[in-house]
Amino acid sequence: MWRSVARRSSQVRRLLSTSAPPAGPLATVPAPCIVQKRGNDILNDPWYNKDTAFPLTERDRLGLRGLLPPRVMSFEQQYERFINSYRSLEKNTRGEPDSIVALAKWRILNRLHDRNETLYFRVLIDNIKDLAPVIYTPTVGLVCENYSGLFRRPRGMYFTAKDKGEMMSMIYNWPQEKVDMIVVTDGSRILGLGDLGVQGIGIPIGKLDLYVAAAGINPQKVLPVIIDVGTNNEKLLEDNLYLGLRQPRLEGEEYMAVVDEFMEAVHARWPQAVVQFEDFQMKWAFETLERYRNRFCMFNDDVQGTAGVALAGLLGAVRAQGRPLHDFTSQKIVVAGAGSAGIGVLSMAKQEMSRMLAKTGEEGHNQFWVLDKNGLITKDRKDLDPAVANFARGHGPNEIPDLHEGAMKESDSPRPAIFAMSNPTTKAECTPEDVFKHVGENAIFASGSPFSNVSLGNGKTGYANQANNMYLFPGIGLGALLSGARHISDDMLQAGAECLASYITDDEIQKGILFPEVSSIRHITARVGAAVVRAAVAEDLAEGCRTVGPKELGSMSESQTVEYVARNMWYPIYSPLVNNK
Ligand SMILES: NC(=O)C1=CN([C@@H]2O[C@H](COP(=O)(O)OP(=O)(O)OC[C@H]3O[C@@H](n4cnc5c(N)ncnc54)[C@H](O)[C@@H]3O)[C@@H](O)[C@H]2O)C=CC1
Ligand SMILES: CC(=O)C(=O)O
Ligand SMILES: [Mg+2]
Repeated sequence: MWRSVARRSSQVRRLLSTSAPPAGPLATVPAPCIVQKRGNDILNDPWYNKDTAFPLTERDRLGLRGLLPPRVMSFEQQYERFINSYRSLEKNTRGEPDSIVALAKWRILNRLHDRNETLYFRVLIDNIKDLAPVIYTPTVGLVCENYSGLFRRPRGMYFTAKDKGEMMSMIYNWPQEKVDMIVVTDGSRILGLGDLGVQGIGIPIGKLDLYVAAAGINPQKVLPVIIDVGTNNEKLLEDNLYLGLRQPRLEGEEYMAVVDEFMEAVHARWPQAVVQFEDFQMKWAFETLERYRNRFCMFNDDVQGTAGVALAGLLGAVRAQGRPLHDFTSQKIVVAGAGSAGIGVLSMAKQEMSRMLAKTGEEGHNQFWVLDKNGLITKDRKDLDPAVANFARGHGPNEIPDLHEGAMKESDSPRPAIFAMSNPTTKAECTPEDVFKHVGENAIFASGSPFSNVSLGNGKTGYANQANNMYLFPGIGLGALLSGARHISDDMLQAGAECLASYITDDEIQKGILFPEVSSIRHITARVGAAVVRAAVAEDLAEGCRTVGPKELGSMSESQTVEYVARNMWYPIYSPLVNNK
């Protein structure tokens, strides 16, 4: 591909860098790109457009002469110009309500995304810590809530209940020949905001922006998808501006038939693509995962990505307590929320405990208490979802069906960990201030959306970690893609989570830091991706990717696998355009 980066190990470090200026011969002399378009068609294509940075020779070659102002700017000048306008916007909106500021920032970024993808993704990669909250949680929640009003131009694909029987041909309407990564939602549980119908497409768009920024997936090869089967959100159904199907959600077999058809259409056109299910309400999250996970290369981010991040955080909390990792098997875990995320976390924690206990031959106890909106889940409850029933408390030995007597009484944890993982910020269970005040300075805190650290006085800091599946899903998807895995196994997910857990040093852990800085997300993703590739190879699931076969993958050392993953990450640079029309 024209902007793909060549295979030189000296480049790898730079490719993972989030802030270094362009360097090295391959960055300055990129391979030319053959373009089938001319003139305005090029300026209107965000993939090829360089705005004022088209050199004069290219303007001649591509029929652009006279279509742009005469001054030729460098990429660096364009970059600086954009950053300056972004900073001015921040200055000019100071004091305005948070939602106004957040949407203004999202708009300016979205306009750049629509116009010039190279500049957009470079800005995003270099400033990921500042900009992730704008393109992802919390602002993406606000964008989804207001999507119909904010809509200016489509992005991604919209499959609906009315498209039954048509999807196999519709899929060919997507203009790109190759798609590597698809994020799909049915809009039924968008963050903690509930059913937002078609407006949920903002989530796949935000997740795929992170795939490009963190995993270096080529933006031409990503596809955000909404499957619109209606909505049960009365407010949206009554809203004249609402852009989705104005009908109640399909249920049962009718629903499943639509999703089946979509999956088959995707598989027919792009059999190697990885499909990430995102923000499906719980019943469909689990059902689709079970239905598709051995047939397609897919995973559910809310169930599996979230679980891996939470597990990495929980293992970090054990280290912070100064205990050996094996002590995880005796930790008590209380989960508030018996949904796809909460049950996903518990399932993975249980699996990890079983692995640890199997090594020593010890017997495990039920260490889990789970609550939903009606209180503690016990075996006395009627109509429990089977996934939840696995964690219901009974009356047998070690089964204390009481939260305070069982989980909380005489807790002697030197460092209790509180993870307020709900999104967006407005839905967080508590703030870091609450935790350090009420639980104590030794508490360990993590949240789904970003919070600022808390000053505890005496120069001490209470760390507000971000426990978000963004630390894992890009590496899971990238690792699955580059291994050519037939499907995504528990071992591949486990490997990704363990890799994330091992990223933090003992010094950081002691301070209460559980996750690396968001600014190092490309580094993290390369390593997580490599761990996932190696796990796929170990399980004999890897069929190889492009010219790299399973044998070659199997012969790579750990560091060679990281290098392999890193050099396959796309990095935004302008390439010379050569016309072929
Ligand atoms: N930090 C992260 O990476 C992730 C965060 N999340 C967030 O987690 C939250 C839950 O997601 P899902 O489990 O997929 O949702 P879900 O809709 O499947 O489940 C929500 C659960 O919370 C329970 N609940 C509601 N109010 C409650 C209350 N006051 N006390 C106790 N339980 C209560 C409900 O009964 C239900 O069991 C959402 O806000 C979502 O944005 C989800 C995935 C990843
Ligand atoms: C982070 C995420 O996936 C969620 O809140 O649903
Ligand atoms: Mg989600």
